[in-house]
Amino acid sequence: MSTERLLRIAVPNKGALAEPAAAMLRAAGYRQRTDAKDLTLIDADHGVEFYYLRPRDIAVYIGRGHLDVGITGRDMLLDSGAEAIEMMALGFGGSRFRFAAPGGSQLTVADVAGKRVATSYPGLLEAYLDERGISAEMVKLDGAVESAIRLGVADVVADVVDTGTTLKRAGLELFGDAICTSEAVLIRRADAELPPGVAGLETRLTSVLVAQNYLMMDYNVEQENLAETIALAPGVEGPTVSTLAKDGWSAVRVLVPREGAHLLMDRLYDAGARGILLTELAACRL
Ligand SMILES: Nc1ncnc2c1ncn2[C@@H]1O[C@H](COP(=O)(O)OP(=O)(O)OP(=O)(O)O)[C@@H](O)[C@H]1O
Ligand SMILES: O=P(O)(O)OC[C@H]1O[C@H](OP(=O)(O)OP(=O)(O)O)[C@H](O)[C@@H]1O
Ligand SMILES: [Mg+2]
Repeated sequence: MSTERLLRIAVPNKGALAEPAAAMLRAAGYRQRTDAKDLTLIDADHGVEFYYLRPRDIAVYIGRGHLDVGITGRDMLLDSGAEAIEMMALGFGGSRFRFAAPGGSQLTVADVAGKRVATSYPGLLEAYLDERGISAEMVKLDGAVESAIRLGVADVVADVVDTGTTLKRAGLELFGDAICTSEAVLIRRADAELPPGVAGLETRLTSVLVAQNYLMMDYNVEQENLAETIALAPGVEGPTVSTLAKDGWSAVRVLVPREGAHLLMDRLYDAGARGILLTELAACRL
């Protein structure tokens, strides 16, 4: 390891992002804590130190320059107002931040004016309402916001929605467009100079995303059909074409997007490809 200082990375300690964030870091080759009570963990081989913090607080630590980078939700980053920016989306912890009211209310966003709105994300909500010139009374709650209307503390809520199960259980219905479409993101301080180690982290995380979103495809094809099959599946940098031990045939290896891979197999077969194989990627560095 070099003598450069450790890169300080904030990771959610609890909640919806904690487990998938640790799993993604493990898939990227980093050590992760095995005891959920550990507050920090040093991975000296990779020159990084992990700090396990509440997802809501992570943007604050990053924005104030006490940690280098962190994983949190886009909605929490925007809500915090911290001087931190998104570096990359991480493909998990997807949710939408939405308005909801009792079933049958049929409200529009304009109807929120003058009402009591319960939320755990006052910064995000205020910015949205201000932009539209809507004035409402904010009722700030810590969680379980869906119960606020039944208990009489609010008229509408603005909250995180994933499957919609919690809203449905509370007898609420969505209205208006999504205030924010969120997922887990890697963030950094807006104007800070980051240690060189951060480039390695970005490369490793990108590689995990590629390994999740791409498959390796192998097929054999006769020379006269090669150009057509390559056009159908051009790969990232271009396919590897090798000679097959069969006269006039080539073996092709190419990365293909996971989405639509089976449809692509059908098209390649129609174009003359044979022995088409799809293989999961365990890891990669592009
Ligand atoms: N059910 C869910 N599915 C997907 N993402 C979610 C879900 N609930 C929350 N999130 C997202 O995860 C991030 C962190 O939310 P989380 O609920 O874990 O934090 P919290 O509300 O502060 O903590 P807790 O709920 O443990 O008190 C947010 O970006 C949020 O949008
Ligand atoms: O649409 P769903 O799939 O039902 O998920 C959305 C719910 O999940 C989160 O709750 P969480 O468990 O984090 O509790 P909290 O409200 O106390 O934060 C969020 O605040 C919603 O209540
Ligand atoms: Mg929550």
